[in-house]
Amino acid sequence: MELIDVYYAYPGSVWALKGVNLRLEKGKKVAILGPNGAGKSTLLFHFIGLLKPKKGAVYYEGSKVEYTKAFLKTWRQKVGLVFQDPDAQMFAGSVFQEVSFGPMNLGLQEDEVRNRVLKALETMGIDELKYRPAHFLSYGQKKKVAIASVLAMNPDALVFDEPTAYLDPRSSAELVEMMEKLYRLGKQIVISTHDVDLAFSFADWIVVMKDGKVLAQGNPLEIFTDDELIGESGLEKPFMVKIGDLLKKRGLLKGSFPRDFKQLASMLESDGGD
Ligand SMILES: Nc1ncnc2c1ncn2[C@@H]1O[C@H](COP(=O)(O)OP(=O)(O)OP(=O)(O)O)[C@@H](O)[C@H]1O
Repeated sequence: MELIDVYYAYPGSVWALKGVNLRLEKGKKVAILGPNGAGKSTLLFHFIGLLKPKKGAVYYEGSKVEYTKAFLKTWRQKVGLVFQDPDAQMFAGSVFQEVSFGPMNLGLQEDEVRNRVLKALETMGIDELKYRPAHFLSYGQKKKVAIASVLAMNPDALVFDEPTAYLDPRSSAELVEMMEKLYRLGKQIVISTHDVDLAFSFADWIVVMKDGKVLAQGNPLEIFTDDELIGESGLEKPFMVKIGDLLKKRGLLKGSFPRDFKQLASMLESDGGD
């Protein structure tokens, strides 16, 4: 996926994207990071053609995106967006109906639809919810249903807008584990977030956005050890980088920064790592 000099303004509003140039490499877990209002959601909507650039162009697998019904239909099978608010993705009926909606619209045979739905529910660990009305589920359950709906389309890439927003710590950790699993299954994963801790522990490529522009991109360490960039972006350093800095200054930690608490504990146990 590639965006070349993309500008977008909502009707009657200011520019939300101001010349975004960005290429998303396959095989990387990408986090689009930026403060509120930076343009992250607007950018994500361009990844599946929900919004069309006012200027500039979007390319998918080398082809310039066309905003025709046929192109969008094929494109949206390959790239699935999980909205921040799962209700934005729900129609009506049972979880089963909900998840079958996309594959049914592709015109697949009933057996194939059923297989895809059951597989998606199983991957998300929500098989037992299949006959429940989707609207009465908890927020965390709805989130899983929304992801299952996207998975049932069998996409190559999944894009998550603020995946852990409003989830409790346990559900958050479960969702991150799920995204890791999907990545291991060969899916391209892109998330948008303002959570620097999530970006640092999860992503291996970070795109920093501010005020409708890409301020910088790079691997997590490059990004989060650049004090000037952190200051300019309005973001904070992740907790693990702060604590890593402190432990390094005291000579208690050598080598790389821990990505999460588990790594920190094992580095300290092995005498500060190497
Ligand atoms: N539907 C809309 N109509 C008008 N302006 C909008 C609309 N949606 C977003 N904007 C504006 O576009 C800009 C970018 O918003 P966007 O939601 O893309 O940012 P974001 O980085 O995803 O923010 P957040 O983290 O708060 O979700 C903001 O100035 C916002 O006010």
